[in-house]
Amino acid sequence: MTVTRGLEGVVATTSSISSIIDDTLTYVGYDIDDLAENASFEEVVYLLWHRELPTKEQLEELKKQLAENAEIPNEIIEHFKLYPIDKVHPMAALRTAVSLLGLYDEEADVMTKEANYRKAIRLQAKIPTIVTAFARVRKGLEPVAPRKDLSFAANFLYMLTGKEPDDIATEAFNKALVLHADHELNASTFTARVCVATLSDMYSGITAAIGALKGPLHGGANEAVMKMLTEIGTVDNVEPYIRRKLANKEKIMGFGHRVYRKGDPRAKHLKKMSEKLTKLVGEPHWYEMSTKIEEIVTSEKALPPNVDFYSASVYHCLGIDHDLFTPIFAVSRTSGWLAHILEQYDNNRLIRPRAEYTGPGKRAYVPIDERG
Ligand SMILES: CC(=O)SCCNC(=O)CCNC(=O)[C@H](O)C(C)(C)COP(=O)(O)OP(=O)(O)OC[C@H]1O[C@@H](n2cnc3c(N)ncnc32)[C@H](O)[C@@H]1OP(=O)(O)O
Ligand SMILES: O=C([O-])CC(=O)C(=O)O
Repeated sequence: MTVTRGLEGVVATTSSISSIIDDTLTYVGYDIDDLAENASFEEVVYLLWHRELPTKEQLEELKKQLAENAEIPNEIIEHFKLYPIDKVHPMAALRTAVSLLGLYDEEADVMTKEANYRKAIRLQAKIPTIVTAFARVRKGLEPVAPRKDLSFAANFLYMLTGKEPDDIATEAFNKALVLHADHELNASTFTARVCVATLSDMYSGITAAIGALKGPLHGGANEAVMKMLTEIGTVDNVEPYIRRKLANKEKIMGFGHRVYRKGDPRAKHLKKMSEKLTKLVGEPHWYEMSTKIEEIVTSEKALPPNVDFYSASVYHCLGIDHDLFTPIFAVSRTSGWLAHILEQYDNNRLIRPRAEYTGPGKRAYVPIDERG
């Protein structure tokens, strides 16, 4: 048996959804740079689920379906009110709420292609409502009902704040959603596929994926980046802070990647947005600190920033609470998880690798009274 730690380089499935080849990311053949500059998140959802960009009619139909399914059962909001609210991380609340949502879907265990597509729509539509409702309930505010006339990006910001966002905020948020939508066989997507490959249901797959995304080595890194920037506080503090961390062999959040070696192609878009938004809100130090960190980490460790690094200051400038950064990642990545779940169901085989055993050799059972 050959053990590949962390499954590095192991090709575990075929997929026609997204690819990373020579540090270039494409969704169904479209370069991420093109999509980031031009596409709406709804177009990307359609692309990931149908492997083609939508016509105007197809896009309108998807938007209509998402808008019509955005409301969540009141039981979920009542459930939030039972939590020790100031101690619950929004990713834990989201994980629980998606599992709970499955209890209210009569088709949860109906496994036809049509039923699975309807559930995909419902999950994509309701997850933003769950995230924003929790964000408000924990502050003692009423949830804001979704609006049918707003884009997916604008509606999220509207449900979060109760105010219609301006074009700059909507455009930035839409771009962030596009950039986070899918990423080949990352840890949370793999988790979703492993889960549904047992022929478990879609709610279980998405709940499992949320659990995997939550960790700071994966989606949780964006919140950790903001924590680091806040701790550093000033541009002058960057150098001693980062050098100390590197000397102690601590990881710098938002840097490094399992697949990209030369750099994450998504990072430059977020960097540009971070520069623009930090200036616009009068807090340029977040961008200045970030570029200084990048300078040191890339020269000392040759580790380029990943998607999580500049997204932190972008979301901060949009006025979003720091512990909502990873749930926002989940809002977007749900589209990719669902595409992969549907693809897994279409050509399923149980995913079950082996482990090389390293424990003790064969031995006889010792009755409890005879154990020393
Ligand atoms: C959306 C996403 O999930 S993007 C990734 C988000 N995660 C982060 O930003 C957390 C910080 N980064 C990391 O922990 C890693 O780079 C990962 C988890 C992303 C990739 O991990 P792996 O491919 O397993 O690399 P691994 O952790 O083995 O690191 C290899 C070497 O680079 C170092 N290294 C990797 N990332 C970092 C980092 N961010 N800061 C400092 N050193 C690092 C490791 O310490 C290790 O050094 P060593 O060989 O001297 O022991
Ligand atoms: O692909 C990965 O390992 C992590 C990542 O960048 C993502 O999920 O977007």
